[in-house]
Amino acid sequence: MALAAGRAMLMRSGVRLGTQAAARGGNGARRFMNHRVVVEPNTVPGVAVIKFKNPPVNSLTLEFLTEFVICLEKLENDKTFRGVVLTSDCPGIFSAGLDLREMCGKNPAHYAEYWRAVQEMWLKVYLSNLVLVAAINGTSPAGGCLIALSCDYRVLADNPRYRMGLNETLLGLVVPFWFKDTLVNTIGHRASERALQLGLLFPPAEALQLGMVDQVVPEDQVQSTALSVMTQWLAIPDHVRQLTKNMIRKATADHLIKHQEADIQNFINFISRDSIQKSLQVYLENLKQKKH
Ligand SMILES: CC/C=C\C/C=C\CCCC/C=C/C(=O)SCCNC(=O)CCNC(=O)[C@H](O)C(C)(C)COP(=O)(O)OP(=O)(O)OC[C@H]1O[C@@H](n2cnc3c(N)ncnc32)[C@H](O)[C@@H]1OP(=O)(O)O
Repeated sequence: MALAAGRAMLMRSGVRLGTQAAARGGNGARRFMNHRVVVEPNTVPGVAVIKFKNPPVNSLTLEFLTEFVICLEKLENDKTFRGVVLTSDCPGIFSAGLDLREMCGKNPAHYAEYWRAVQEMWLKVYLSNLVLVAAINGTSPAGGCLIALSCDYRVLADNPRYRMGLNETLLGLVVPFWFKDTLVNTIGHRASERALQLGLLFPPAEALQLGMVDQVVPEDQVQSTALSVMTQWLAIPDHVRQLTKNMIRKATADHLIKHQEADIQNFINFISRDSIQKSLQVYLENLKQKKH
């Protein structure tokens, strides 16, 4: 169902599924390539590595979200895969979060389509039957952080330039309740109150101390650590682990599922305000200015 919706979304946004290619890597493994998401089976049996490849900053465009959901769905339906490592192909950036241009200067129909894609991506990641380990090899604000928080385990590169957190208030935005729930479930209520209101982005040592990530390791060991953690998680039989995961996460996901249409309407109303549009434009302008 989600796959069909995703395909329709890809068609609407002009992305041709026929451009997906399959090739054999050096180790003979099959390697699926989309435009923006690359899926590589790994040396660890049953484990795939998804690399975000939406340069320059892996922002979560509609096309990216659609490809990502389709990739995850394919892996879930392929019984040879039990776990996935999520990482980035863009140096120094895991994901810059939601694509600001998708939320700027568009019409309500576009905002509705975009927000549904964000919701669907989160539900897919948060409730995945697969073991998901985030190998966070770069900065991950807002929506990028949400993806990592929705995985089962997080390994972050020990680079003081990398920051992680939900910084929405710094953009003049209110964090959606399910972003908030995901953070609260990870770092607790009090730490979330402070982090969310101040829009804090944490360097690795602080993210570890807060419990926002599970491990901080040297940059060149992020993926290998994620793969060895995966081995530990895969030692548990899938059905008991999946039932346990579902038991813990279901209430949080159901909260959004129950209010999905209202959440879309809230998003449209909020993002369409002149004041919010101005804030986003100024924020984008500031990103440009900092280069000069
Ligand atoms: C009542 C409430 C109801 C509902 C809620 C309603 C609405 C609110 C919900 C919204 C939730 C939002 C979640 C988000 O994820 S918002 C996005 C947050 N992201 C950020 O703040 C990151 C911004 N980017 C950066 O800080 C830097 O770009 C970054 C990632 C540190 C990388 O820095 P650097 O390597 O120096 O690269 P540049 O800054 O030069 O960027 C290169 C290029 O990319 C463009 N860009 C960066 N980030 C984004 C983005 N998120 N979306 C789109 N484009 C982005 C940047 O502008 C540059 O473009 P250019 O054309 O100038 O090359």
